[in-house]
Amino acid sequence: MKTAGIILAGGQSRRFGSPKALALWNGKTFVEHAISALAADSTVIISPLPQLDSFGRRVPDLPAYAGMGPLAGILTGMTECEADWYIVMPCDTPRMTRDVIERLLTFAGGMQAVVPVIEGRQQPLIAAYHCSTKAVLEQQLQQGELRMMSFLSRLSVRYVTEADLQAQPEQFMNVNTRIEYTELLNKESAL
Ligand SMILES: Nc1nc2c(ncn2[C@@H]2O[C@H](COP(=O)(O)OP(=O)(O)OP(=O)(O)O)[C@@H](O)[C@H]2O)c(=O)[nH]1
Repeated sequence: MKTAGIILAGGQSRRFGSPKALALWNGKTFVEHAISALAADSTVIISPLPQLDSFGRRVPDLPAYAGMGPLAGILTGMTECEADWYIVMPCDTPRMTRDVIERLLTFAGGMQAVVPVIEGRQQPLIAAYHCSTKAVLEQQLQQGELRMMSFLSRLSVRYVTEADLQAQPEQFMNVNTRIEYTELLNKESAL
C-alpha cells in the first residue's frame, strides 16, 4: 500500500494573524511538527507560501480551486502525488504524533476513508482517504460544493474513536487564535 501525506498549509490564518505553519512550538515550526507526525511514503505541503520551501516539497493549490478551502488543498495533494491512500494533516495541530497516524492507517481496509471522531467531533482534516475519493472530490468541487461534511456523505467512511487510536484528545486540538497559541506555549513551559 503506497501512502502520501498531504499537509494543508494554505488558508488565511485570519484568527491567528500570521501564517500558522510558521508558528513555533518546542523548537520546531508547526509545519515541521506536521511532517514529523506523517507516516507516509511521500509528503507534500499544499500552500502558496514560498517560505515553506525549505521544509519540503511545496505546491500551491490548483489554480482552478485556489481559495476554496481545505478540500481544494486535499485535491491538489491527490493530484500531485500518486498513492493508494492519502493521509491529510493540517498545519495547526502540533501535538499530533506519528504513532496515532500509524494506527489510523491500520483501519484503512474496505472503506474509502478513515476519519477520527474525538470527544464526539469528527476530525476529517486528520484523516485517511483512499485514491478512489479523488474523482468524488473533483466532481464535488466542480459543483462549487466546499463543505467537508458533504464530501464525507459521498464516501464509505470508517469512523474511529480516540480509544481505537489510543490517542489523547488534546493531540487533535488545533491552534486557531493567539489565545490558543498562548495556552499551547504554557503547556510547553510546563513540560
Ligand atoms: N492548501 C490549503 N489549505 C487550507 C486552505 N484553507 C485552510 N487550509 C488549511 O486547513 C487547515 C484548517 O484551516 P482553518 O483553521 O479552518 O482556516 P485558516 O484559513 O487557516 O484560518 P482562519 O483564517 O483563521 O479561518 C489549516 O492547516 C490551514 O492551513 C486552502 O484553501 N488551501
